[in-house]
Amino acid sequence: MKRVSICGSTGSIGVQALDVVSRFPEQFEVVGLAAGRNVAVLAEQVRRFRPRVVSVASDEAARGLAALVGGAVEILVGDAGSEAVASLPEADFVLAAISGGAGLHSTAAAVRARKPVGLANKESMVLAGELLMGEAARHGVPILPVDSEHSAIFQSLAGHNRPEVRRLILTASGGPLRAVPQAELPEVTPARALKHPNWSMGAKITVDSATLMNKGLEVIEARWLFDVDPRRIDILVHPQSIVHSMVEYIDGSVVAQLGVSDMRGPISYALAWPDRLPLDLPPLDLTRLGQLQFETPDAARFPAFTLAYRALELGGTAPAALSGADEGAVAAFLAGKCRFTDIADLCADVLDAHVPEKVTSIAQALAASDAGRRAVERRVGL
Ligand SMILES: NC(=O)C1=CN([C@@H]2O[C@H](COP(=O)(O)OP(=O)(O)OC[C@H]3O[C@@H](n4cnc5c(N)ncnc54)[C@H](OP(=O)(O)O)[C@@H]3O)[C@@H](O)[C@H]2O)C=CC1
Ligand SMILES: CC(=O)[C@@H](O)[C@H](O)COP(=O)(O)O
Ligand SMILES: [Mn+2]
Repeated sequence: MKRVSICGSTGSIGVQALDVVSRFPEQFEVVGLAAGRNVAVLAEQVRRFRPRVVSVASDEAARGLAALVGGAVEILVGDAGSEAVASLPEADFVLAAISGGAGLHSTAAAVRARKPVGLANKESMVLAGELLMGEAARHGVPILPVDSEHSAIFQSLAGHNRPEVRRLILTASGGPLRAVPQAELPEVTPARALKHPNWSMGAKITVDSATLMNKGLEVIEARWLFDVDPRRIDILVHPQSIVHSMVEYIDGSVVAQLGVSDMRGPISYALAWPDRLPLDLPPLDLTRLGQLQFETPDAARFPAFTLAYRALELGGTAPAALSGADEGAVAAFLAGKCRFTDIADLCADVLDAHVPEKVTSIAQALAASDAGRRAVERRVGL
């Protein structure tokens, strides 16, 4: 029996993870759940999965949850609460699926407590990838990618020699605006940017997919997860999201992982690794798909991904500042405080003004992200 804590249990990844867990009751038991403010969904999860401890983001949410579930569970609050859920003594595995930089608290706590981590929260790697990977290696703790591209790369690296890797190829759907002409982009509404063609995800990552910032953040994530020089990480637009990513080797061979676009695949792979679970997802039917397309990403219309390479070149706290700026800009866009095309411009301005420092602590990485976010909020009047 594997005992799991799920951080971000009320979100898109968290709900799908609980769906996987519920299909294999002899293999998984839920011991901790961490969420933000959605106490109605969390209360239902508490009733169904009976964790020992849960956490929520605020005192108000804790009162709301207590009113719904009474004394059925211990309720903790805030970042300290999600950290406690991620380091429960009885937990054998932590799924890190809180959105944004706030997710770093629980990821770092899990690694510190020497828990194997299933990492959906890419911002953890963007803010503090070098620190987290160093600490995980020192403790011998696996960080197993849940992000679909990184899960694909992890699977495509298995059984091969690392020095023989020539490059990583991250696929990108191109998002809901892939075919939209440049002149129309400033007028794109939040509703339009939130219509992802292939994946149903939280709002922040969906807007990031539309700007291609998601792919930029994933380049940074891959740089640290797989210890690969960013000059050997390429992005390839693939609108069908069937080839989840690829690894090219020095002999020219390319190993890829394919599957239907369903996050329960990579979630279950991380949960059960090194085994696989018999999931009954619809099979991949390539004859029905007919064709798979590939394109170069368009940096003129979607410059956000180029900022991630720049942040990696600047080094230190620059990726954290970029990530925080993006969180601020996406929130501003969704609140109607800036245009779609301002997101990349606001992020570029924060990066230009940022003076990078070497990342020596989680607190410093979080502070750099917060400063990036606040700089954007000041600019847009949030
Ligand atoms: N969705 C997907 O398919 C994919 C997601 N990812 C990554 O996984 C992470 C989660 O994404 P997704 O599930 O889509 O996001 P959602 O917005 O759907 O869910 C976010 C989760 O985090 C919780 N949360 C937010 N802020 C806090 C906080 N301060 N403290 C505690 N909990 C908090 C939310 O709680 P509540 O709702 O209760 O407020 C919710 O449970 C992101 O980093 C994303 O980039 C990666 C690949 C694919
Ligand atoms: C499912 C997943 O891993 C997301 O990160 C997804 O890749 C987003 O889609 P884009 O490829 O459009 O960024
Ligand atoms: Mn992804």
